[in-house]
Amino acid sequence: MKVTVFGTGYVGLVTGACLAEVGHHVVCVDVDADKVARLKNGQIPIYEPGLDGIVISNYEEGRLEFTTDAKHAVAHGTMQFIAVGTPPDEDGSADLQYVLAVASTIAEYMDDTKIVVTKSTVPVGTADRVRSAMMTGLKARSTDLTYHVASNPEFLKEGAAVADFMKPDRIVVGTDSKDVEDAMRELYAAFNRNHDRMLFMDVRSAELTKYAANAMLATKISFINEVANIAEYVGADIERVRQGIGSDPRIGYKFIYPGCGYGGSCFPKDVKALASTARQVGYEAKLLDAVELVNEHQKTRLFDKLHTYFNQDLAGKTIALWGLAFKPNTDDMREASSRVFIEALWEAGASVKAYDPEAMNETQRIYGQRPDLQLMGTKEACLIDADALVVCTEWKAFWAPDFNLVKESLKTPLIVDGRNIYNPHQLEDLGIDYIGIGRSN
Ligand SMILES: NC(=O)C1=CN([C@@H]2O[C@H](COP(=O)(O)OP(=O)(O)OC[C@H]3O[C@@H](n4cnc5c(N)ncnc54)[C@H](O)[C@@H]3O)[C@@H](O)[C@H]2O)C=CC1
Ligand SMILES: O=C(O)[C@H]1O[C@H](OP(=O)(O)OP(=O)(O)OC[C@H]2O[C@@H](n3ccc(=O)[nH]c3=O)[C@H](O)[C@@H]2O)[C@H](O)[C@@H](O)[C@@H]1O
Repeated sequence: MKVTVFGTGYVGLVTGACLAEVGHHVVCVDVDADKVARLKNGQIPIYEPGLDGIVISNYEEGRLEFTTDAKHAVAHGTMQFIAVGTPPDEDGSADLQYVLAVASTIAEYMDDTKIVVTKSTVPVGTADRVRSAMMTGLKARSTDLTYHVASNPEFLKEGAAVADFMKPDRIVVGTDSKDVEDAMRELYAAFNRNHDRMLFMDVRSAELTKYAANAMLATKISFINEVANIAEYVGADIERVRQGIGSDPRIGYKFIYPGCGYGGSCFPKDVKALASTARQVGYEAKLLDAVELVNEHQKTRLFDKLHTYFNQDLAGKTIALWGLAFKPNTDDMREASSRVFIEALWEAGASVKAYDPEAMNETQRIYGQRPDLQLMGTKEACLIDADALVVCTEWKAFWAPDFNLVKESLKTPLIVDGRNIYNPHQLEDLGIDYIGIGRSN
């Protein structure tokens, strides 16, 4: 099938490459000329396991094209996917300017029937706004071409985006048109082989499903973080509690890992956007507000623990920091807990020596050159002359360090473990002070 994808970010690029990989002909269009030029040169702007291979091979084989030419892109696809950003507005609601701009562009250039599909995460009612933006555009051209607007939210996770897209748990489609349903079945046939993963519903339910999924996952994380904080007061170990509750299949083990808060471009933004949607219709979403509040607080926990350990005085101290990305296997630093931690350290007069397997360039881009931030080539190099080690992201490379080397290198034998990846008793035996999240030691 002929597909156009607007936006070559995490979602657009993965969608385009995966659809091309199963044989569709995809044109990816972006307003960022630099990004498009890099993609044409085989340079993938984001770190995402497995993505470079399928982008390059499908580009070379002619099934995947990159362009800034919107007219050409609109002419290409029967299906027009919108996968542009929906960042938070000042009041937390989703900013739809990019989505609606794409709708107008499609209306400006289309000259046959189009199926317009929103893949971006958009509030309930957005399909109506896309429809009306297109109607306005077509009216201005005095044409009455037909078009459908459907919703097809994306559930991929960064760091596992290609695998998630290739093997989805479900493919949600919001539409009231049988033609669209048939077209979406054909498009996704290769991803829908073993059992039917396609869930068709009305557009509003599909739009809400996306927010409900992210809000539910964020709620699980804030819940376990809240219990972890209680565990610290009552002398329990959250890791035992986590296993104790996860073993109940009604609860399950997934997404109940305590830590230093959830980050990324989606949970923080989507929880706020859903609460904002609720407010707009006169409903106060108390639980969602609390989920966000607990998370904000959780992001300050690492600093508070370190501050307390050093008797409220971190001025002049140097902290070794392992992990900058908001989670492993990505270079994405959006809303990362590491940023809250680093900025609090600077505020307290401390400096940072940091290492991340993929997010060093992104850190440099965000903070530039400054004397209180040293980006080191290895995790070991961060430890030299540092007062303590803090782990913010649980990259596999951090799980089994040489603890004796850690102890010898640090001025104070202290590890603050923001993801509970170490065994407190092992470290205790080695003479290293250990502070985790919700641990009883
Ligand atoms: N990042 C993720 O893991 C996931 C994101 N989503 C949702 O998907 C949407 C996109 O997110 P990301 O891919 O992370 O965004 P992103 O910020 O990485 O990429 C968006 C791209 O759209 C481009 N763009 C903006 N206006 C455009 C226009 N008029 N025409 C063509 N391109 C245009 C930008 O230049 C940028 O390259 C958001 O709504 C997000 O909530 C959904 C599931 C997962
Ligand atoms: O809408 C989106 O963009 C995506 O948002 C999340 O994906 P993502 O943000 O890429 O990453 P997650 O693996 O969900 O992690 C989000 C944050 O939660 C934290 N987390 C996750 C799980 C857990 O048990 N504990 C925990 O603190 C992670 O460290 C990370 O900071 C969802 O998992 C995807 O299904 C969704 O498509």
